Amino acid sequence: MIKEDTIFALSSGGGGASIGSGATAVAVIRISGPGAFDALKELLSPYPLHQNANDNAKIPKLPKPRMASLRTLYDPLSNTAPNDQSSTRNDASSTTQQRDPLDSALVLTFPNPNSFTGEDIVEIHCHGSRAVVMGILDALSTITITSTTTDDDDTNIVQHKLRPADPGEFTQRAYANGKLGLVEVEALSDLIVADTSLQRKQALRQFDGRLSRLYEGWRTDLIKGLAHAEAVIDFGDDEALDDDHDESYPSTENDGGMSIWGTIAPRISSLRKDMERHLADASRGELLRDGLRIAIVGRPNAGKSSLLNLLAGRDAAIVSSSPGTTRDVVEVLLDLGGARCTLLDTAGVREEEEEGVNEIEIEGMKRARVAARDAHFIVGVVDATDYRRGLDAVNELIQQEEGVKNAGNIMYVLNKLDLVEEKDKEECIRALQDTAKFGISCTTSEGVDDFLSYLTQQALSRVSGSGKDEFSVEGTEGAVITRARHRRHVEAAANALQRFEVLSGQGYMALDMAAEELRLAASELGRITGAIDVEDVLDVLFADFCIGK
Ligand SMILES: Nc1nc2c(ncn2[C@@H]2O[C@H](COP(=O)(O)OP(=O)(O)OP(=O)(O)O)[C@@H](O)[C@H]2O)c(=O)[nH]1
Ligand SMILES: [Mg+2]
Repeated sequence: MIKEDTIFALSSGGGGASIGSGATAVAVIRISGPGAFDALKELLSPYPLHQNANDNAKIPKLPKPRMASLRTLYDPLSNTAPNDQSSTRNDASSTTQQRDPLDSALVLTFPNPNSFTGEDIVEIHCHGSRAVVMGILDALSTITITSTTTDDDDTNIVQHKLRPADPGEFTQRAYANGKLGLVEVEALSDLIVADTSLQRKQALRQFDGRLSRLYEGWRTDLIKGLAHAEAVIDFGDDEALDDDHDESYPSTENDGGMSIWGTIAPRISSLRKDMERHLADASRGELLRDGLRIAIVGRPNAGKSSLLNLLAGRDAAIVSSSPGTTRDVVEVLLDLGGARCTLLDTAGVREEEEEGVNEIEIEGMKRARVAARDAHFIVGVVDATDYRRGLDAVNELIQQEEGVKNAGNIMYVLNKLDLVEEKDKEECIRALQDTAKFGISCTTSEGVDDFLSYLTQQALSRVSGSGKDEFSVEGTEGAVITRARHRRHVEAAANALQRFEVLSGQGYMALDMAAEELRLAASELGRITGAIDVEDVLDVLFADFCIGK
């Protein structure tokens, strides 16, 4: 199927469903497949091409490969009179019946195999209006390509229509043609949806192949170990050891069982340590990719929604002086120094018995607790004019939610400082008794900048490990785990190697079993890079892509 179909799609802007929404100056339409160049010729021809098939002069010339050329595109639908195909038609006159122009556009060709998909690709950079984009897409869907294929001296004429691409189909073809590895496909999907500069950097780091190289390097080492084991099984340990003696590893003395593994055992053990270091990254890559959740909690009227609006720079949540205003969780996306964060405003928490609390507010409080439980950071907002009750409410909520007890994840914000007399400020700030505490006023913005820079630094240190814009996982050249899928396989590989270490100490008896663990570890790593059966992963992955990618 992939070999015969020629596909097309709008590859820029909103893509697919929202074609032309929000007019852009330029839109990019891509065509990929064996009929891509013929389809372009049809669009460039002011007359139906089949009428001029034998007249080379009338067949439009394609631009040189990879060179942009400004051309007029014609609408094949504009000259399709009912008798167009009839044999009684006068060809000479019909060639003078010119098609309507569709647009004036830049066109580029990328002949296979030097293209993104590895197939012939055409790119049309047209004007971005809905009328132009739809006109070209409609035109493409009517074009029929005639191609001749020869096999065993038989010449077959195949006719097929271009068809709209499925989501992720361009990338799928690039993968099928060996243009991208699985990890790079995942990186590309991250790059396309990156919201912040750090997410972009991480995706690019993965896209340049360093993560694949790391895993493939480990896998190669394991396969070497496996080859050694096979040799020992077949020929006994003397010959095997002679075969792959590695000067860089000290040879183990005769130590019972270990010696049959020679230099392999220490090599595997250092590999396992590398894997464990790679795993012990506090999920930074995944957090950066998926984003951090920051929940704002506190008593009603403390100023939670005011703080959210201030940080978001817009009136995202309703602010009012009546307690119990916020019920649903309100989410705002923030870019904190390159870390993607979702800020959550929640309903104020108070005793259900308090006056004025109704069932809707109780449901709101329930949602606030869930938001707090799932958050990476909690910002407890306390009204400075009633700080004891405010502090109690925040602390009670934190005590109840198991997951958030880690003190480093909690920040206290004493709000409405403008209402407190200068002489009392010190006292209420001291009452907070926590290292991460900030006195602010949402009305005057006093103290908000300090709080924001602390929050940013905390967020950054969770995703990059240093609070700075860098990745620093030792020994892995900045290659960090970005997906739970990768983590699962690396963990499984490291576990297999741990079992190997035990089995390899038991000599010949456990040779087969130890070798099996190496095989398992290698295949776990192979599943990350796509070297080993990954059909199930592909379906899920490509479904995530949008049309035109
Ligand atoms: N003077 C002063 N008033 C503030 C400050 N921050 C918020 N307010 C006021 O306090 C009231 C409550 O603010 P909200 O932001 O709605 O409080 P909330 O914590 O979201 O309240 P609920 O949604 O009911 O839980 C509003 O009238 C705000 O204008 C501040 O720093 N100083
Ligand atoms: Mg509110």
